[in-house]
Amino acid sequence: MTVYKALTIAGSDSGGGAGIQADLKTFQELGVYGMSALTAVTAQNTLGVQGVYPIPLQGLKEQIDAIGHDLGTDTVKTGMLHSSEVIEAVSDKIRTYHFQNLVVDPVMVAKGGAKLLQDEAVEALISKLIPLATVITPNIPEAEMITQRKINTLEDKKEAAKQLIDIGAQSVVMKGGHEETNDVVDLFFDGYAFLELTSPRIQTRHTHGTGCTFSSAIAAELAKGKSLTEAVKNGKAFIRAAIEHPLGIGAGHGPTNHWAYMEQLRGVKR
Ligand SMILES: Nc1ncnc2c1ncn2[C@@H]1O[C@H](COP(=O)(O)OP(=O)(O)O)[C@@H](O)[C@H]1O
Ligand SMILES: Cc1ncc(COP(=O)(O)OP(=O)(O)O)c(N)n1
Repeated sequence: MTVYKALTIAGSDSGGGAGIQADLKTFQELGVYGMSALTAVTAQNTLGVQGVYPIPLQGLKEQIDAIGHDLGTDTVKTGMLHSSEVIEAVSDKIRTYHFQNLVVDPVMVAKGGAKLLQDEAVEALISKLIPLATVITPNIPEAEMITQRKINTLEDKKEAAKQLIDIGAQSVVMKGGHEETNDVVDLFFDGYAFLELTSPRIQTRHTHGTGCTFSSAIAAELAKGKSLTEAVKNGKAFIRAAIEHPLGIGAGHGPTNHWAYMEQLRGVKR
Protein backbone atom coordinates (compact mmCIF):
# COMPACT_ATOMS: atom_id res chain seq x y z
CA MET A 1 0.00 0.00 0.00
CA THR A 2 1.33 3.46 -0.86
CA VAL A 3 0.97 5.85 2.06
CA TYR A 4 0.85 9.53 1.11
CA LYS A 5 1.95 11.87 3.88
CA ALA A 6 1.31 15.52 4.67
CA LEU A 7 2.66 17.75 7.42
CA THR A 8 0.84 20.83 8.67
CA ILE A 9 2.86 23.48 10.50
CA ALA A 10 0.17 25.67 12.01
CA GLY A 11 -1.71 26.77 15.10
CA SER A 12 -4.31 24.82 17.05
CA ASP A 13 -7.95 25.95 17.00
CA SER A 14 -9.65 24.51 20.08
CA GLY A 15 -13.02 24.83 18.31
CA GLY A 16 -11.82 22.49 15.55
CA GLY A 17 -12.91 24.59 12.56
CA ALA A 18 -9.58 26.08 11.46
CA GLY A 19 -5.86 25.52 12.14
CA ILE A 20 -4.29 22.10 12.45
CA GLN A 21 -7.63 20.51 13.31
CA ALA A 22 -9.11 21.56 9.96
CA ASP A 23 -5.92 20.51 8.18
CA LEU A 24 -5.76 17.03 9.72
CA LYS A 25 -9.48 16.39 9.06
CA THR A 26 -8.97 17.40 5.44
CA PHE A 27 -5.89 15.19 5.02
CA GLN A 28 -7.77 12.25 6.50
CA GLU A 29 -10.80 12.75 4.25
CA LEU A 30 -8.59 12.90 1.17
CA GLY A 31 -6.76 9.67 2.06
CA VAL A 32 -3.49 11.24 3.21
CA TYR A 33 -1.64 10.44 6.45
CA GLY A 34 -1.57 13.67 8.47
CA MET A 35 1.20 14.93 10.77
CA SER A 36 1.51 18.22 12.63
CA ALA A 37 3.98 20.66 14.14
CA LEU A 38 2.21 23.16 16.38
CA THR A 39 3.26 26.82 16.33
CA ALA A 40 0.73 28.12 18.85
CA VAL A 41 -2.34 27.11 20.79
CA THR A 42 -5.41 29.30 20.46
CA ALA A 43 -8.47 29.33 22.68
CA GLN A 44 -11.03 29.73 19.93
CA ASN A 45 -14.61 28.93 18.98
CA THR A 46 -17.20 30.07 16.45
CA LEU A 47 -17.44 33.43 18.26
CA GLY A 48 -13.77 34.34 17.95
CA VAL A 49 -10.29 33.95 19.39
CA GLN A 50 -10.09 34.31 23.17
CA GLY A 51 -6.34 33.66 23.60
CA VAL A 52 -3.11 32.94 21.71
CA TYR A 53 -0.29 30.96 23.37
CA PRO A 54 2.87 30.48 21.26
CA ILE A 55 4.77 27.19 21.55
CA PRO A 56 8.42 27.70 22.58
CA LEU A 57 10.59 27.88 19.42
CA GLN A 58 12.69 24.89 20.49
CA GLY A 59 9.52 22.82 20.88
CA LEU A 60 8.42 23.72 17.36
CA LYS A 61 11.84 22.87 15.89
CA GLU A 62 11.86 19.49 17.67
CA GLN A 63 8.43 18.63 16.27
CA ILE A 64 9.65 19.23 12.72
CA ASP A 65 12.90 17.35 13.42
CA ALA A 66 10.88 14.41 14.73
CA ILE A 67 9.16 14.15 11.36
CA GLY A 68 12.20 14.99 9.24
CA HIS A 69 14.39 12.36 10.98
CA ASP A 70 11.91 9.52 10.77
CA LEU A 71 8.68 9.71 8.79
CA GLY A 72 9.39 12.26 6.05
CA THR A 73 6.54 13.86 4.17
CA ASP A 74 5.25 14.28 0.61
CA THR A 75 3.93 17.75 1.23
CA VAL A 76 4.02 20.55 3.80
CA LYS A 77 1.33 23.10 4.47
CA THR A 78 1.98 26.16 6.63
CA GLY A 79 -0.79 28.12 8.37
CA MET A 80 -0.58 30.38 11.43
CA LEU A 81 3.13 31.11 11.98
CA HIS A 82 2.73 33.95 14.47
CA SER A 83 6.19 35.64 14.41
CA SER A 84 9.29 36.23 12.31
CA GLU A 85 11.31 33.82 14.52
CA VAL A 86 8.82 31.05 13.71
CA ILE A 87 8.92 31.84 9.98
CA GLU A 88 12.72 31.78 9.99
CA ALA A 89 12.87 28.48 11.91
CA VAL A 90 10.25 26.84 9.68
CA SER A 91 11.99 28.02 6.49
CA ASP A 92 15.34 26.65 7.76
CA LYS A 93 13.82 23.27 8.54
CA ILE A 94 12.08 23.04 5.17
CA ARG A 95 15.42 23.62 3.48
CA THR A 96 17.34 21.29 5.81
CA TYR A 97 14.99 18.36 5.14
CA HIS A 98 14.47 19.22 1.45
CA PHE A 99 10.70 19.04 1.99
CA GLN A 100 8.88 19.26 -1.36
CA ASN A 101 5.43 20.57 -2.29
CA LEU A 102 5.14 23.50 0.08
CA VAL A 103 1.70 25.12 0.35
CA VAL A 104 1.96 28.48 2.14
CA ASP A 105 -1.33 29.84 3.51
CA PRO A 106 -0.15 33.26 4.75
CA VAL A 107 -2.61 33.43 7.66
CA MET A 108 -2.63 36.91 9.21
CA VAL A 109 -6.00 37.70 10.81
CA ALA A 110 -8.86 35.41 11.91
CA LYS A 111 -12.37 36.26 10.67
CA GLY A 112 -13.30 37.79 14.03
CA GLY A 113 -10.34 40.21 13.73
CA ALA A 114 -7.76 38.53 16.00
CA LYS A 115 -4.17 38.91 14.82
CA LEU A 116 -2.52 35.55 14.11
CA LEU A 117 0.69 37.00 12.59
CA GLN A 118 2.65 39.89 14.06
CA ASP A 119 3.03 42.87 11.68
CA GLU A 120 6.83 42.69 11.83
CA ALA A 121 6.71 39.11 10.50
CA VAL A 122 5.49 40.04 7.01
CA GLU A 123 9.06 40.86 5.96
CA ALA A 124 10.27 37.38 6.96
CA LEU A 125 7.34 35.85 5.09
CA ILE A 126 8.47 37.68 1.96
CA SER A 127 12.21 37.07 2.25
CA LYS A 128 12.31 33.55 3.75
CA LEU A 129 9.14 31.52 3.17
CA ILE A 130 7.42 32.69 -0.01
CA PRO A 131 10.51 31.92 -2.13
CA LEU A 132 10.18 28.25 -1.04
CA ALA A 133 6.46 28.00 -1.85
CA THR A 134 5.13 25.66 -4.52
CA VAL A 135 1.90 27.55 -4.11
CA ILE A 136 0.87 30.47 -1.92
CA THR A 137 -2.83 30.94 -1.12
CA PRO A 138 -3.50 34.49 0.15
CA ASN A 139 -6.96 35.96 0.59
CA ILE A 140 -7.32 39.52 -0.72
CA PRO A 141 -6.30 41.37 2.50
CA GLU A 142 -3.25 39.09 2.86
CA ALA A 143 -2.23 39.67 -0.77
CA GLU A 144 -2.63 43.42 -0.22
CA MET A 145 -0.43 43.30 2.87
CA ILE A 146 2.33 41.31 1.15
CA THR A 147 2.36 43.26 -2.11
CA GLN A 148 1.55 46.65 -0.57
CA ARG A 149 -1.02 47.35 -3.31
CA LYS A 150 -4.81 47.83 -3.24
CA ILE A 151 -6.73 45.02 -4.95
CA ASN A 152 -10.16 45.98 -6.32
CA THR A 153 -10.34 44.56 -9.84
CA LEU A 154 -9.37 41.38 -11.66
CA GLU A 155 -6.46 43.30 -13.20
CA ASP A 156 -5.28 44.24 -9.67
CA LYS A 157 -5.44 40.57 -8.68
CA LYS A 158 -3.37 39.59 -11.70
CA GLU A 159 -0.73 42.24 -11.00
CA ALA A 160 -0.51 41.15 -7.34
CA ALA A 161 -0.21 37.50 -8.41
CA LYS A 162 2.66 38.41 -10.74
CA GLN A 163 4.37 40.25 -7.87
CA LEU A 164 4.09 37.14 -5.67
CA ILE A 165 5.78 35.11 -8.42
CA ASP A 166 8.52 37.76 -8.62
CA ILE A 167 9.06 37.33 -4.86
CA GLY A 168 9.75 33.66 -5.59
CA ALA A 169 6.57 31.61 -5.25
CA GLN A 170 6.17 28.97 -7.96
CA SER A 171 2.42 29.61 -8.18
CA VAL A 172 -0.38 31.59 -6.55
CA VAL A 173 -4.04 31.06 -5.72
CA MET A 174 -5.60 34.40 -4.85
CA LYS A 175 -8.81 33.55 -3.01
CA GLY A 176 -11.97 35.52 -3.61
CA GLY A 177 -13.92 34.75 -0.43
CA HIS A 178 -13.64 38.34 0.88
CA GLU A 179 -15.06 40.02 -2.22
CA GLU A 180 -18.69 41.05 -2.52
CA THR A 181 -19.42 39.55 -5.92
CA ASN A 182 -22.22 37.05 -6.72
CA ASP A 183 -19.62 34.49 -7.80
CA VAL A 184 -16.48 33.62 -5.86
CA VAL A 185 -13.46 33.74 -8.14
CA ASP A 186 -10.22 32.12 -6.98
CA LEU A 187 -7.46 33.16 -9.37
CA PHE A 188 -4.72 30.59 -10.05
CA PHE A 189 -1.45 31.74 -11.67
CA ASP A 190 1.50 29.47 -12.34
CA GLY A 191 3.73 32.21 -13.70
CA TYR A 192 2.58 31.55 -17.28
CA ALA A 193 -1.21 31.44 -17.47
CA PHE A 194 -4.13 32.59 -15.35
CA LEU A 195 -7.00 30.26 -14.50
CA GLU A 196 -10.19 31.67 -12.97
CA LEU A 197 -11.93 29.16 -10.72
CA THR A 198 -15.46 30.51 -10.45
CA SER A 199 -18.35 29.20 -8.36
CA PRO A 200 -21.57 30.71 -7.00
CA ARG A 201 -21.13 32.50 -3.67
CA ILE A 202 -22.93 30.45 -1.00
CA GLN A 203 -25.00 32.56 1.38
CA THR A 204 -23.90 31.34 4.80
CA ARG A 205 -22.25 32.57 7.98
CA HIS A 206 -20.52 29.19 8.47
CA THR A 207 -17.19 29.99 6.84
CA HIS A 208 -14.82 29.53 9.75
CA GLY A 209 -11.65 27.81 8.56
CA THR A 210 -12.37 28.01 4.82
CA GLY A 211 -8.83 29.15 4.01
CA CYS A 212 -7.19 26.44 6.15
CA THR A 213 -9.40 23.74 4.65
CA PHE A 214 -8.84 24.86 1.06
CA SER A 215 -5.04 25.05 1.40
CA SER A 216 -4.79 21.70 3.17
CA ALA A 217 -6.95 20.07 0.47
CA ILE A 218 -4.49 21.41 -2.13
CA ALA A 219 -1.61 20.03 -0.02
CA ALA A 220 -3.28 16.60 0.24
CA GLU A 221 -3.81 16.43 -3.51
CA LEU A 222 -0.17 17.39 -4.17
CA ALA A 223 0.92 14.65 -1.74
CA LYS A 224 -0.95 12.14 -3.92
CA GLY A 225 1.01 13.28 -6.97
CA LYS A 226 -1.66 15.44 -8.61
CA SER A 227 -0.49 18.31 -10.79
CA LEU A 228 -0.73 21.81 -9.37
CA THR A 229 -3.75 22.63 -11.53
CA GLU A 230 -5.57 19.41 -10.58
CA ALA A 231 -4.73 19.92 -6.91
CA VAL A 232 -6.14 23.45 -6.92
CA LYS A 233 -9.30 22.39 -8.82
CA ASN A 234 -9.90 19.46 -6.45
CA GLY A 235 -9.18 21.68 -3.45
CA LYS A 236 -11.81 24.11 -4.68
CA ALA A 237 -14.36 21.27 -5.09
CA PHE A 238 -13.54 20.09 -1.54
CA ILE A 239 -14.04 23.52 0.08
CA ARG A 240 -17.15 24.21 -1.97
CA ALA A 241 -18.85 21.02 -0.74
CA ALA A 242 -17.68 21.77 2.82
CA ILE A 243 -19.29 25.25 2.74
CA GLU A 244 -22.42 24.04 0.93
CA HIS A 245 -23.31 21.53 3.67
CA PRO A 246 -22.53 23.31 6.96
CA LEU A 247 -22.80 21.49 10.26
CA GLY A 248 -24.66 24.42 11.83
CA ILE A 249 -22.87 24.20 15.18
CA GLY A 250 -21.86 27.07 17.45
CA ALA A 251 -23.50 30.46 17.89
CA GLY A 252 -21.18 32.38 15.55
CA HIS A 253 -19.30 31.60 12.33
CA GLY A 254 -19.51 27.81 12.37
CA PRO A 255 -17.02 25.36 10.85
CA THR A 256 -17.33 23.89 7.38
CA ASN A 257 -18.23 20.23 6.81
CA HIS A 258 -15.10 18.20 6.11
CA TRP A 259 -17.15 15.07 5.36
CA ALA A 260 -19.25 16.59 2.59
CA TYR A 261 -16.90 16.19 -0.39
CA MET A 262 -16.24 12.48 0.10
CA GLU A 263 -19.90 11.86 0.94
CA GLN A 264 -20.80 13.42 -2.42
CA LEU A 265 -18.19 11.35 -4.25
CA ARG A 266 -19.00 8.05 -2.56
CA GLY A 267 -22.66 8.64 -1.84
CA VAL A 268 -21.96 7.68 1.79
CA LYS A 269 -24.10 9.25 4.50
CA ARG A 270 -22.74 9.55 8.06
N1 LIG B 1 -19.46 32.27 0.66
C1 LIG B 1 -18.66 31.47 -0.05
N2 LIG B 1 -19.17 30.71 -1.06
C2 LIG B 1 -18.37 29.90 -1.78
N3 LIG B 1 -17.05 29.77 -1.60
C3 LIG B 1 -16.47 30.50 -0.62
C4 LIG B 1 -17.23 31.39 0.21
N4 LIG B 1 -16.39 31.97 1.11
C5 LIG B 1 -15.17 31.46 0.86
N5 LIG B 1 -15.20 30.59 -0.16
C6 LIG B 1 -14.08 29.81 -0.70
O1 LIG B 1 -13.30 29.39 0.41
C7 LIG B 1 -11.91 29.46 0.12
C8 LIG B 1 -11.25 30.38 1.13
O2 LIG B 1 -11.51 31.72 0.76
P1 LIG B 1 -11.32 33.00 1.65
O3 LIG B 1 -12.51 33.14 2.52
O4 LIG B 1 -11.04 34.13 0.72
O5 LIG B 1 -10.04 32.67 2.50
P2 LIG B 1 -9.69 32.86 4.05
O6 LIG B 1 -10.53 31.88 4.82
O7 LIG B 1 -8.24 32.55 4.09
O8 LIG B 1 -10.00 34.27 4.40
C9 LIG B 1 -11.83 29.93 -1.34
O9 LIG B 1 -11.72 28.80 -2.18
C10 LIG B 1 -13.14 30.63 -1.56
O10 LIG B 1 -13.53 30.60 -2.90
C1 LIG C 1 -5.24 28.47 14.65
C2 LIG C 1 -5.83 29.18 13.49
N1 LIG C 1 -5.20 29.16 12.32
C3 LIG C 1 -5.73 29.81 11.25
C4 LIG C 1 -6.91 30.50 11.37
C5 LIG C 1 -7.49 31.25 10.20
O1 LIG C 1 -8.26 30.38 9.50
P1 LIG C 1 -9.06 30.74 8.17
O2 LIG C 1 -9.14 29.51 7.38
O3 LIG C 1 -8.46 31.93 7.52
O4 LIG C 1 -10.47 31.03 8.73
P2 LIG C 1 -11.03 32.17 9.67
O5 LIG C 1 -10.49 32.11 11.03
O6 LIG C 1 -10.66 33.43 8.97
O7 LIG C 1 -12.48 31.86 9.69
C6 LIG C 1 -7.56 30.48 12.62
N2 LIG C 1 -8.73 31.12 12.79
N3 LIG C 1 -6.99 29.82 13.66
